[in-house]
This record gives sequence, structure tokens and C-alpha cells, in this order.
Amino acid sequence: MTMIRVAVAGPRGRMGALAVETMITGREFLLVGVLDRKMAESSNMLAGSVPIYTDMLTLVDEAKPDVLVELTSHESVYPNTRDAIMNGIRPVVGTSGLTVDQIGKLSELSREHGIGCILAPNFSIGAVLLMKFAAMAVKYMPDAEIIELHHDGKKEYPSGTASLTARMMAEAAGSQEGGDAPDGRGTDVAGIPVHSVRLPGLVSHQEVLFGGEGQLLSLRHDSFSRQSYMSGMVLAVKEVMNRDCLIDGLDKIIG
Ligand SMILES: NC(=O)C1=CN([C@@H]2O[C@H](COP(=O)(O)OP(=O)(O)OC[C@H]3O[C@@H](n4cnc5c(N)ncnc54)[C@H](OP(=O)(O)O)[C@@H]3O)[C@@H](O)[C@H]2O)C=CC1
Ligand SMILES: O=C(O)C1=N[C@H](C(=O)O)C[C@H](O)C1
Repeated sequence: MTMIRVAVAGPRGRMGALAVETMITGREFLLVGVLDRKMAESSNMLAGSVPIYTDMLTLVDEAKPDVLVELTSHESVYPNTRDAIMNGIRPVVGTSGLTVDQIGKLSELSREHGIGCILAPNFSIGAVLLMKFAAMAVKYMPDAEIIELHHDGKKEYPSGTASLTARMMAEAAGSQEGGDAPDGRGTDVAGIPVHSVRLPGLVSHQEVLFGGEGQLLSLRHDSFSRQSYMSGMVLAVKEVMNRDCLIDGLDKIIG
């Protein structure tokens, strides 16, 4: 069996640490390096044998990964993903915060280089299904708002999941222009108000509410543990090897 050579960016983070564990234990994968801008002073190895790199070019030259699992921050995700594609490494991007414009540029770059890239703002199957159900429901109940609720350590808002959900809903409703959400009531994403809650005790939760005359439809997904993301991540790392362009969302992979 040929193993997929994987590198993880952001290995000290909540998600990155779990991704490292998953890639080390997965029999199909070989974790060949991690990208960490603040290398530990005491060691240049993670788990005793995985090299820690502080820059992408050295990682590319020395570790030769097939895939980069990107789990850093909204500031680093675009340059890391761009540099990976330009160096022939297939990115699997879990990090939130890419703008529509950046996604467009990455898509072009990916096609130009014939390098697969998967953007997966949420790796959990339940959240992906919620997005698909929301896109289905909005055609019949167009008055909708999104509430995303996360742990208080989350820096960015709205969440990547809520942003993709709103974009999928707008596309399904044929209203990609946006700009309809009233000022002061959440963030307008593609015309859909998104409300962001950050509280201790929460992990990751999302509700999409659809209002109609005398009725309310609520679609909700809860991740109680980050383990909920790992099977989707494994799927994306395998799947990106077979792609030659950018895929925006795991929903396009699960069909
Ligand atoms: N797709 C999905 O299913 C999920 C996605 N996420 C997303 O993943 C991202 C990370 O989340 P989480 O792990 O909770 O965040 P954390 O803040 O816990 O971890 C992010 C890590 O990335 C590091 N980092 C930042 N910039 C760089 C860089 N340029 N190179 C290397 N490392 C860097 C940070 O370290 P430092 O700043 O100290 O250098 C930190 O250790 C977020 O955008 C979040 O929304 C989270 C959960 C699920
Ligand atoms: O930061 C998190 O925790 C999460 N981030 C992703 C997002 O921004 O949607 C995915 C999930 O919601 C957890």
C-alpha cells in the first residue's frame, strides 16, 4: 500500500494536535512533518520523530508531502494554501476565514497547476448534511437566519461553517448578490444574517431558522467533541489525491 505523505500546519492548536494524532495512527498516512511558526526551543521533532518546520519551502524540500492539512488561523490560511498549491502540495483546508475573493484566486491557481485542493470549513458529516438540508429548505422558506455558537477560544466570526451554509443557501435561492440583512442584526453573509455566540462550555453548534406564516423550521447540528471532525478529515486527505482542481465544501464530495 502506498502511504499518503501528510504535513499538518498548526500542530499546537486544538484541531492541529488531533490531526497530528489521527495522521500518526492512520495506516494509510505517513506524517512527514508539521509547520509551526514558533518551533519549540527544546526540540525540532514532534512525537520524537516528526520534523517541525518553520517555513513552507524547507518543509516542501525536505519532507516532500503529498498533502498539507491546514489548521492555523484566518491570517495564515491564504498564504499557506497558496504556497502549497504553487509547490505541488495538495491542501486540505479546515481553517475558517478565507474570503470569497481568496477562494476564487485559489480555485484559479489550483486549476492552473492541476493540483487538487479541498476547502472543508466543517469536517463533520452532520454539519455537512445540515448545510445541504438548509440549501434545500431555503427554496421553500426563504426567510432564514443562522445562529452559530462556539467555544470562547474561537477568534474568527462568523464561523467558516456559517459562511459556507449562507453561500450555499443563497446559491440555492438564486440570490448570490447579498446585502439584504438589516444593519445591526448579525453579519450579512450573502444576504443572510449570521449571529455569532461565543461562550465557555460550548464546542461547535449551528442552527438555521426558517420562518413562515404561523410556523418555524429549525435545523440544528452540535459537535460535542472534536473527534466529530476526524472521519471527514481522513476522507478529504484521501480524496484530494484524486482531484485536480479546488473543491469548495465536503458536500461536493459526499454527493
Ligand atoms: N474544518 C473543521 O471541521 C474545523 C475547523 N476549525 C478551524 O480550524 C482553525 C484552527 O482552530 P483551532 O485549532 O481551534 O485554533 P487554535 O488557535 O487552537 O490553533 C491554531 C494554531 O495555529 C497556529 N498558527 C497560526 N498561524 C500559523 C502559521 N502561519 N503556521 C503555523 N502555525 C500557525 C497557532 O499558533 P500560534 O498563533 O501560537 O503560532 C495555533 O497553535 C480555525 O480557523 C477553526 O475555525 C476548527 C474546528 C473544526
Ligand atoms: O473554531 C472552531 O471550533 C470551529 N471552526 C470551524 C468554523 O469556523 O466553522 C468549524 C467548526 O464550527 C468548529
